[in-house]
Order: sequence, then C-alpha cells, then structure tokens
Amino acid sequence: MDNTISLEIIEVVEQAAIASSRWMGLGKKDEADEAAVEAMRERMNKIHMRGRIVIGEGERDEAPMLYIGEEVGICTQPNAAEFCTIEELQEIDIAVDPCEGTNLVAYGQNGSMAVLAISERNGLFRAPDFYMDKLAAPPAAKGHVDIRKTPTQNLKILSECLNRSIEELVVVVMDRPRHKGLISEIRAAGARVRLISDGDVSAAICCGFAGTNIHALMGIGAAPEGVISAAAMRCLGGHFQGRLVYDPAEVNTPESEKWTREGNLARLKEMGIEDGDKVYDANELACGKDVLFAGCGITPGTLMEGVRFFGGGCRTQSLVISTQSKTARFVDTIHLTGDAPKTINLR
Ligand SMILES: O=C(COP(=O)(O)O)[C@@H](O)[C@H](O)[C@H](O)[C@H](O)COP(=O)(O)O
Ligand SMILES: [Mn+2]
Ligand SMILES: [Mn+2]
Repeated sequence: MDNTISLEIIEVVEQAAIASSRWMGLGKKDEADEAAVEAMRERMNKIHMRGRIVIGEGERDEAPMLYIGEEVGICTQPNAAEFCTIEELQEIDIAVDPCEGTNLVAYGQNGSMAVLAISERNGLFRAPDFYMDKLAAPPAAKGHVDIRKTPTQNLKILSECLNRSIEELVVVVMDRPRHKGLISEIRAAGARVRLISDGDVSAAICCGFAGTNIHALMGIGAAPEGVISAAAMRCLGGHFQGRLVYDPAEVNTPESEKWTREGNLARLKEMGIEDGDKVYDANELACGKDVLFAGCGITPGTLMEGVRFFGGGCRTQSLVISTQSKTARFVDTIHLTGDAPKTINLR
C-alpha cells in the first residue's frame, strides 16, 4: 500500500471529526452523522487511490452512509489510467465509521471518534449488519484469553498475563440489559466494570495501549465496528476476537424481536457464512497483508482529545497505526480557516 495514503487518510478522519463536532451537544445524532459522512466522502474523493467501501455505516438505523460498494478516490474515474500510477490504481478496501458514537456527539459525551480501516482488496471481513460478541485485551494476553472461555476464566488468565490481581483489572462493557449477567459475573470475579453507553471501538483500542486503565472489552456490540476494532488491534498486536450473534435472545432489544434465529442463520448462509458460531480473530477480520487504522477524536476520549475550536480555526488529535509501520502516530493538527494571518496558541 502506498505510504503517502496514510498521511492523506489522517486528513480524512480529521475532516469528518471537525464536521461532526460542530453538532456536538445539539441533540441531533443524524445531523452529526451526516456531517461526518459527507466530509469523509469529500476528502476521500481527493485522494489518488481506487477505494471501495466494504463496511459502511447506518444500515441498521437508516442513518446517512457511505454505502457498501461505493467507489471513492480520484482513481475510480473511468479515465483514471491517464492520471493515476499503476500503484494508485490497485484497489483498496475501506471500512468506515465516520461518526462512531453518534449519541455521544449529540449529547456532548466523551469517546466519539471518526474512524476507518483500509487494506488491499479483500483484506477486511465484510461483516454483515449483525451484532457481534467481542473480546479485546492487551498484547500480553493475546492468544491466552479466549472468547469461548467464561469471563471468570478470562479474568484469571488476564491477571496472570498482566501480572496484576483481578481486583486491579478494569473491564469495559456496554451498558445494555443484555449484559446484566456478564456484568454480575465480572464483578463477582473481583474485577471492576466501566460501563459505556456507546463507543466500543474506542474501548477495544484502549486495550491495545498500556496506561489507559482499560484491560478488556467484553460483550455484544455491532459487527461492523468489530472489524474496525480488529484492524486497529491487529496493528497494535493486541487480542481481538468476535463471534456473530444470530440468536435474538442473546441481544434482547425491541428491534431484535423482529428477527428469528433461523432467519438470521439463513441470512448468514446467503452471505456465504456457513458456521454461525465461528469465532474470528483479528487476523481473520482484518486479514490483509497491509492494514491501516486511523481515528480522530470528535469529543474527548481516553486516547485522543476531541475537536477544540478557537477564533479562526480548530485543533484535532488523531491516531494512525498500520501493520507496515512500526509506529503509533498521534497527530496533533491545528486547522486554520480564512486567509488572515493567525496567531496560533500552543497552550
Ligand atoms: O456505540 C456504538 C454506536 O455506533 P454509531 O451508530 O456509529 O454511533 C457502537 O460502538 C456499538 O458497537 C454498537 O453500534 C452498539 O452496541 C449497537 O448496540 P445497541 O445500541 O444495543 O443496538
Ligand atoms: Mn457511526
Ligand atoms: Mn459506530
């Protein structure tokens, strides 16, 4: 994959985050989402690449989306061969969530980000619009914890791998009725639980870094977000596993009452997924030779600052990681608007 893409991709997530953050706290989640989508699409279409969206956003709640199959980038134009190099013409697959945590943005809460993952063609699992049971953990626990084990067993393994007591572990779980039993079990095992209302991508990636005070993500969130989290965790060498959830009883939401177990299994079969119980690890969800993840904070988070406006501009913080580079690049950018000379305040 062309190295310069990673630099341009930073601007894609930055522009999405800035656009979305203008809706921060206004109580309008669809507008926050749509602004991010449009900004992401506009900036992506300026990149010399032949991109294809394989994971878009918004199918479940019919939010505005960069749709699956949409082609993005200058080199997708019919006469691209005239102005794009052979390398630029190679197709890359892109998984996007322009506004991960739309509710967080709408209600001015922490942890929302503009995120995407890219890889060469077929390098990212085309996750259906299903729920996914997820387990994320730090690199030291990679391959030791296992989503097929009980939370109690995994906490014991995690405590050994991280050389700390179970009481010193913090597990992030989405605050949903479906997780009542999981939360009780984690607490009974002695670990502490951090409940989040939204934003499990951020929680998963936090497990890839020491010093975040987040040692695991457990529970059920959306599958597309699982692929983006897996891409980031592959780049970081962390543990990520996901299992698609086809049984509505596991999810237990008013929406899920419309589905049946058999119907979901049939839907999976139609998509070529024969084994509904398969556990996917990060290398399968993001199987490409080269995988890159980029994210930019919309509201403040554990990993990144949110967008901060000042008279005449704003400041963003992004993270870019890839399987190619041996870096985790936190990018602090000051964006200026207008032509007048500006005083840039570094504090
Ligand atoms: O919080 C989330 C919402 O993402 P978005 O719609 O892009 O703002 C994600 O982090 C979760 O993975 C997931 O979408 C959520 O868990 C869906 O579950 P639920 O709210 O219970 O339907
Ligand atoms: Mn979203
Ligand atoms: Mn999301």
